[in-house]
Amino acid sequence: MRLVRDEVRVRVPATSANLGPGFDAFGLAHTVHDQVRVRATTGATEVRVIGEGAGEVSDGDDHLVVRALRAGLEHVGAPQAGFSLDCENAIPHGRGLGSSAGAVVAGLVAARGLISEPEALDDQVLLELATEFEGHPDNAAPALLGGATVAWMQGRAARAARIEVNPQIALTVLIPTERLPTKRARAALPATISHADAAFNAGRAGLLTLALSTRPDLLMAATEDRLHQTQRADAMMATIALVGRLREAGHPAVVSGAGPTVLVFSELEHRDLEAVGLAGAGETWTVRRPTIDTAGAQLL
Ligand SMILES: Nc1ncnc2c1ncn2[C@@H]1O[C@H](COP(=O)(O)OP(=O)(O)OP(=O)(O)O)[C@@H](O)[C@H]1O
Ligand SMILES: N[C@@H](CCO)C(=O)O
Repeated sequence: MRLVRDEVRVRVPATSANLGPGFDAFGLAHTVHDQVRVRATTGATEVRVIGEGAGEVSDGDDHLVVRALRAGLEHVGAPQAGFSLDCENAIPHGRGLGSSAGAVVAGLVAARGLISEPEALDDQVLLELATEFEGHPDNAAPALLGGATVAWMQGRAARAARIEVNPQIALTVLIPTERLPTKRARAALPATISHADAAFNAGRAGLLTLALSTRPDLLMAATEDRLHQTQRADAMMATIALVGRLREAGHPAVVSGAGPTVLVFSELEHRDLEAVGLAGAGETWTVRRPTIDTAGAQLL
């Protein structure tokens, strides 16, 4: 395998995983994007970041996009080089919006763009490689494929299928200032759950597939969860309280990924925010109303 280009640009969407009952399985891409320009050089790796993560993430070979890029090239036996990266990041880090999966998918798609036989890094291969980085496929699948996805593990290989999302479904994302690393949120989960709770979530997850596609009227019931949200409450009390207030007011709200961002399956207006005590709380919660990104990661 050869490198046939010395420069590519990649765009990846933010993602929300879980969507209530679909822990480690469901995910959704939205129209908030990171962009990265990758140039192969003969010098040492250097990374410049504007936006989210600037001044925090590594500026060398430890940078997550570079690590994923190198893993992609290694997988197909392509030569390594020095890399010069320019990242323009809009996906907040550690908020449950799939920033790490976005970075990994961006690096892998960049690798696909640089090599002589890009089909050797098709979506299936990239999903498997991204899942090795992430440990679970629920953010990587929508970051790569776009739209809403259900992902699962077939033995050690990740698989994913898309759900065609009903165009009536709108989104509001409420992003707090504090972060919650996914690792910490996962450590808060109990080792076992009851059969009744497993059955509850299995039914709701099935219902969610219907609700997202043909029956958005079922979204309230379909986004109920007993496996992970309240179990993580100590790590994100304001988030769980806000999800509760939104649901009491009739809005299908869930924790986005491992939190602490809240995802709502409706377009909240100012008066809706006021009703749950959020109007004027702009310093604590950033309100965004993205649409669903149906394209997934793209070489530009
Ligand atoms: N664009 C990026 N470039 C480099 N490193 C990144 C980038 N995005 C995320 N990371 C790394 O991943 C960490 C955040 O990952 P983490 O899994 O904790 O949260 P998340 O992916 O934002 O949320 P979630 O997995 O719940 O959706 C950052 O602190 C940083 O180390
Ligand atoms: N399913 C994952 C998503 C965050 O990466 C979790 O909730 O821990």
